Amino acid sequence: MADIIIENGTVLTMDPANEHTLKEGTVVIEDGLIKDISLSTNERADTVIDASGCVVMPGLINTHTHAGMTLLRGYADDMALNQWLEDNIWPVEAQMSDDDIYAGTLLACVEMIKSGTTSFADMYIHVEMVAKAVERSGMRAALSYGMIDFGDSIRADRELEEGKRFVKKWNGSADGRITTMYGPHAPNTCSEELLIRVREQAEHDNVKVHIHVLETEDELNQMKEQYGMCSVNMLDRIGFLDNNILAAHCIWLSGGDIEILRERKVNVSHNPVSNMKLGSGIAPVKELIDKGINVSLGTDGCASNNNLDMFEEMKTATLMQKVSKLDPSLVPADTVLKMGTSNGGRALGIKSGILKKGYNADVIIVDMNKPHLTPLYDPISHIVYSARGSDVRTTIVQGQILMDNYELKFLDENTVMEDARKAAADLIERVDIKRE
Ligand SMILES: CSC[C@H]1O[C@@H](n2cnc3c(O)ncnc32)[C@H](O)[C@@H]1O
Ligand SMILES: [Zn+2]
Repeated sequence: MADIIIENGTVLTMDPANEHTLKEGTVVIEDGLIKDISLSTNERADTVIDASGCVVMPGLINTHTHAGMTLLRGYADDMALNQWLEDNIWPVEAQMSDDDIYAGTLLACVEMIKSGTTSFADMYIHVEMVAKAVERSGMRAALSYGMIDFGDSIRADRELEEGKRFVKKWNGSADGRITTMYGPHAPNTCSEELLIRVREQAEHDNVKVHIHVLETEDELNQMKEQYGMCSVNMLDRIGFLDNNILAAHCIWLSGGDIEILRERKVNVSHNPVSNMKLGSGIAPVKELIDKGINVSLGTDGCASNNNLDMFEEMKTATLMQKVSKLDPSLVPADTVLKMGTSNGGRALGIKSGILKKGYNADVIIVDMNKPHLTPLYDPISHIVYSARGSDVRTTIVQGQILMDNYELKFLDENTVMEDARKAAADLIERVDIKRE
């Protein structure tokens, strides 16, 4: 007896080895995994979901965010990264408590489950509370403690210790839903020494590394001044780059940098909405993809986006490339859908993002019976260009139904929102008192 059968839906497998689109397909789920994908099944299951008029597809994978930043949604807008971080975000983060991070992360999980994201890669502070919130939510996540030393060796020791402690305690926890990474913030906020130690430690612990790379022209200039070379060259010189690196942003790349990322098989997380909002620039996504580099998608935090809707991210990713080169053929819908699903699974080293036998049962059902999704010629076109997160009807992670017919099963949405509102109000009051 299987656990769940989803039948009568249009199944987008995202499996390169299997047909991408199955009309009226059946997905069989057992023990948290996909047991079978076919046109029909003789199996019986405890739960049978009729997905008529819906698209059944892998859950979306957000490969770069800072979930706890939901508490700072709309707190500081319309400025560039440095001013935004240094004058606004970091002073508030310095006042954040464990409870704030828990409330903010739980709110992020609610938002993600409701908009069809089943896995995310996070880098943040008070990371133990991030893990506790993820554990409770039922989501899958690759979590890292965000380390910054600004060249201070005592701070570097402390940061690395915290990162190590977290990896040791949480890697593989929550029935394998939580994996961990090391999270050195960026090449211009972490010393070369810390980066070298992080790389060694990550290899020792067999975990991946999540880092911001060349997000702004300021970073490029700062690195050239400090090291006489850009971030990618510096990271390559210290032997930092390989297939276990998840590099967020990668906007200010030269042709030579792209070649290095290709050679080292680095994974790039593209964050188009945040990049546009902070006015950081346009990543050379078409060039990266043409070189065969694995490019996935992230929202970044809620203070630079200002939501966690991966449908919006997919649409923006393709539109941004088209307009930047005045070429509507660039990064077509099926490419961007891979970026939001299978490429994300590859970047995080998890068997998610593809509906295939033996893969994690991380599945979403998108309701196509909506005016803005009518008529329906091509489901992939609609998922990328017309659908929104709010069209997701059902979200399943590791074979567990987290949202059924638009209703959350394990979290009370109103309580989570109320707790987040209270936490945000108290936080900003503390920040204001400190500033006076
Ligand atoms: C030390 S934990 C992570 C750290 O990153 C900050 N952050 C959020 N968004 C961005 C971004 O786009 N570029 C660089 N840093 C960012 C976040 O506020 C935390 O302090
Ligand atoms: Zn970020």
